[in-house]
Amino acid sequence: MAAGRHGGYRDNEFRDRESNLDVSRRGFANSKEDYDRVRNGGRDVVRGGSRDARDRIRVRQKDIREREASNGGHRSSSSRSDSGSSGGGGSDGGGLGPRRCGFSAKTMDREPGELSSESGSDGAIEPESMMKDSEVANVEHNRTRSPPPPEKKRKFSPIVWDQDDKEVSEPSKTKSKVSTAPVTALPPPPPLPKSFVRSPNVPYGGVEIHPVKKSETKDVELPEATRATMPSPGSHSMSPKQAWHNDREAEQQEGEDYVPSHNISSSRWAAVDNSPGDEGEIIDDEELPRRKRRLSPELLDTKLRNKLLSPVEAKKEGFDGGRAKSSESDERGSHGRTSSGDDHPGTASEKDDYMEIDAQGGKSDTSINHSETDSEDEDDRRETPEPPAPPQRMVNMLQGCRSVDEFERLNKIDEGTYGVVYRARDKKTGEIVALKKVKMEKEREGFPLTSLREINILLSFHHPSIVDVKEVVVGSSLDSIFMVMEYMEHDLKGLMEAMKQPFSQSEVKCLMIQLLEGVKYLHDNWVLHRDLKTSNLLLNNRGELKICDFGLARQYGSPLKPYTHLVVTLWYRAPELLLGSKQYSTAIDMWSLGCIMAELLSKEPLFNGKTEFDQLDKIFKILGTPNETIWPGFSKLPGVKVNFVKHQYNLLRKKFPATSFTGSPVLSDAGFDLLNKLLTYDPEKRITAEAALNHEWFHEVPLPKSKEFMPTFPAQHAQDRRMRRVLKSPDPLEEQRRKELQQGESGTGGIFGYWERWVCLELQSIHFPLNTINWIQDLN
Ligand SMILES: Nc1ncnc2c1ncn2[C@@H]1O[C@H](COP(=O)(O)OP(=O)(O)OP(=O)(O)O)[C@@H](O)[C@H]1O
Repeated sequence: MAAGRHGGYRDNEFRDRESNLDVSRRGFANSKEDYDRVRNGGRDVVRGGSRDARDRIRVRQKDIREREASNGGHRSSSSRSDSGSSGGGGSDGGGLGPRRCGFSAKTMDREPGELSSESGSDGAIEPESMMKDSEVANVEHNRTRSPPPPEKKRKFSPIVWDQDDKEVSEPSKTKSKVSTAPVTALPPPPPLPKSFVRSPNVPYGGVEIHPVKKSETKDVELPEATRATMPSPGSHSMSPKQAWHNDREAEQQEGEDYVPSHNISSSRWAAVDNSPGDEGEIIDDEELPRRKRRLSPELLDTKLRNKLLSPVEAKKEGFDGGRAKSSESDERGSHGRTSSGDDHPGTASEKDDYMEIDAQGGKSDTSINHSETDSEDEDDRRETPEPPAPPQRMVNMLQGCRSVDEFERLNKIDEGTYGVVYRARDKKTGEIVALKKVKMEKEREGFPLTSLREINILLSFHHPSIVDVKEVVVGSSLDSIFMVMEYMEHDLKGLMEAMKQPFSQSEVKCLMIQLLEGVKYLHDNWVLHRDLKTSNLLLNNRGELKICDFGLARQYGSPLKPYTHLVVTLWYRAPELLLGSKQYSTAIDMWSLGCIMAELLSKEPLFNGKTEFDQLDKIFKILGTPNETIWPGFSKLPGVKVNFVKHQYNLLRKKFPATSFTGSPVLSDAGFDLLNKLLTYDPEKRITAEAALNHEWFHEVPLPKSKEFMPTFPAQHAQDRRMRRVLKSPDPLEEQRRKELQQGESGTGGIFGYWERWVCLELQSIHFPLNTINWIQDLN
């Protein structure tokens, strides 16, 4: 089944996306009955299962056409325009054809965490299916022209996985997304693959989720990056339909910057229907753009607004748009924030962006946002009613979001691939926080989706073992965004480098329990972290461990879809990934946990390969070379073409003996059993987070140390952690991984792509010293 999907992957991708878009759109402009009917019809059509459903769709289409005709033919003109702007070519003459063309160009670009779809073939599209899709999309297209009923408002969930950019650009749908679901109802998640099902209550059983809490209370919103391209508030003479249509054109003109739709139209928290048939439909985010894909400022405008809109703002958008517009107008006037102003993104350096504001004494223009939006009531009192504006322009993008100048920068903590992290003090409360500034390597390309995703996850997830993102603040540049996180004194990588002795067994148990709880929470909530490593594990001086860096995290589900194997830093990368498997799940994170457990015990990375091949070699040397007996399916993995040296024995116990006189880290039988189970080759047999938490190792003496008794360490904030690492032990993997991810973007994949990439990696390793030198020079 998976192979079948794989074979026509790109095409299925389109179909799925279209159908899911349909699902997302249908509910917005129609009654519940219509929604259900079309939705079911759409599914049937897409799956080719029900002629009745198709007939219903056709009837609905006809009905809609008639209605449109009587409404002045908006739909047809829009349709024509869409068609023209995207090159046409639909097989059925409906609205889908041109859109499909647009998608096909865009889906070539993916996020490095995602699989390129070269294995698919356009020829695999079944004409009939296309037609059916088109019919559904056509209906959808028609329906979304109608403004949504305001009474269907609902709480906003910041997680809207892989939402279609087009979708978020469309006012009616945008509004409807906020408005159609019940306030508290959470739809069921997609079913887990059997081997990964943990409990009948998963994902919600026993897991505390506060998906909307932060948005509700923090009123988080991100800045608009598109004022220059927007009509002035007073000039909103066009209808919402026209506004949407213009946006569509603008997006299409974006060319490569335009990010195609994703076919998860809403999160499980934000879904519109609880019907069992929905299960599995929200899972596929194969269309997610590459990690380095950027959202254009125009898309950022809508995307961030949709993703980070608080319920308060959502409410305003629906009911008080005029007020928001008014405020926007005022603010713009007072700020003088124009594309030619000093604050323009293109002119602000990273330092300027932050320090400049600091120097202004905490009352720069953007700080107005904070003081004016402390409470919804305040807004209500202050703002005066104005004529309603198109919904898409209603939200004051800066109003709900504090300025970074409310924080005093103390020092830079670290600079990762995707963000610079500062230690800072909240001027109001005195609280020490970490500010992660989203890196805008090429600002003109817009906001990085990976950061958007990270913000999205971290704002939504709430767990003691997941780093808490308190809010998002803006810099002086309209597109400079900071995540305000709880400050953690250490990361485990830096800490272990500074420690003279490794952690004791009881300390490792304390850390592992917290880590497993965090990972269990993620997996229970259908998220793979995909980059678990010691530098992404933070530790504070209260002994609390927290997982950070969700830039590579993604939602997963059943059936498993092909993903890229270019995830997880090499040393922590599971063998199935190293061997080119594109269908993986939670087990990849569990392997990383095995590597981390070993590293905590020994203070040294377990498998520190320099290339993928070297990494495999190191693994095989310690654990023995796998075979079909211990890992069914092993021989069919793409990477198992090379004749690996057959290492007969598992030597792991030698590295972690029960007793030692040589200084080797000791590990009890139970501890060794757990380590072995985490480092099990066959992902199907690898232990789950839940099972690991119940492992006897945690119940035997020495018992896990309680957090309060964990050792404290001198805070590492006095210096830049990255600088310290470079000086002490440069990490070759960062550079290599960056290149891997870039290669992943080039669209290579599949077996041949894999080996091409492998050769490239081999070459890269030769150039590594040069890269390192460049890297160090960059620092200076
Ligand atoms: N809340 C925090 N408190 C203290 N330090 C932090 C915090 N968050 C991140 N850091 C530090 O910043 C480093 C980089 O953060 P993060 O991993 O989120 O950035 P990144 O750009 O995604 O990195 P990577 O290159 O690993 O993908 C971490 O390894 C950690 O040392």
